[in-house]
Amino acid sequence: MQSNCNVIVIANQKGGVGKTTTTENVGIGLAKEGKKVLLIDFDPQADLSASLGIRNSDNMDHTICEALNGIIQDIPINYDDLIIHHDENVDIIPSNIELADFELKLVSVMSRERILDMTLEPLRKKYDVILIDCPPSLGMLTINALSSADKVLIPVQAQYLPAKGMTKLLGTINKVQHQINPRITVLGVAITLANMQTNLGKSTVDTLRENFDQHINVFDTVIPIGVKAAEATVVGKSVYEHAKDSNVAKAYENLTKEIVRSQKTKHKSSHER
Ligand SMILES: Nc1ncnc2c1ncn2[C@@H]1O[C@H](COP(=O)(O)OP(=O)(O)OP(=O)(O)O)[C@@H](O)[C@H]1O
Repeated sequence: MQSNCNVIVIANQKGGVGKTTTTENVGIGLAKEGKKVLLIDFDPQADLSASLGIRNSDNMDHTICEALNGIIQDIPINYDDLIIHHDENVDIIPSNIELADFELKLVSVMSRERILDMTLEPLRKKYDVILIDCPPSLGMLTINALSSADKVLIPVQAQYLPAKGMTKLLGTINKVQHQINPRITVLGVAITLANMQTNLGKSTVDTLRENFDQHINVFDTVIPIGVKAAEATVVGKSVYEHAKDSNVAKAYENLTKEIVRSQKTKHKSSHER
């Protein structure tokens, strides 16, 4: 049976561009919009888990690794053990450092690109949206995430010269689409960590937009650089809970609304066809 769940993967092989912050705040933003949301930490650094207050994940047995192992060894998975409910109305499956070994292990596994997709199958029926935070690489973990995705959200830091990295990422997404997962499409680029107080910051955002716009959707909302975003990570809360009147909180709220609108428009136009 076809589910209505949207699996959105947050990917960019460049480090520190706001993937985790975007996963958390768009995820909690979507929950505020009434969606049932599951967040998956798919990075061995486990920053998403820590950002949501789960600091001890390296000592935890029930992480995404347990589920992946279940698929590989063909043993039943108890999803209730894995899912942790966060106060801000989202569920999360944490990760830990074991996931790094897992990437090596996958090399010799049957259907190795589709292990995460198979893991998510029963969860698609339970959630409206599943957001997956990827590691900063285009290795087997990111390929697994892309193979399970309906959409890819690409955070790009407001800096000159991200073009080379983007070409490689878009090339990988194309390959995954042709060879493994025909469903996948790019939801859009979210410009992050922008310094809109300076002329240089503003012109960088304009240049990025001009460079991307012909090929790819770039969201109107720009996520500004702001200390409240970094502080929220430290206290294990979203920016909405930590500093609801901050520019970063308003920007993530707007980005979430844009994402919801773009989904509604797509849905409508596919019904009108
Ligand atoms: N808008 C923002 N303003 C200020 N700091 C931010 C903002 N967004 C993220 N940060 C901080 O920048 C750092 C990197 O952000 P984040 O972890 O979200 O990036 P990432 O792309 O997931 O990193 P990695 O590639 O290492 O997984 C973190 O310390 C985070 O708190």
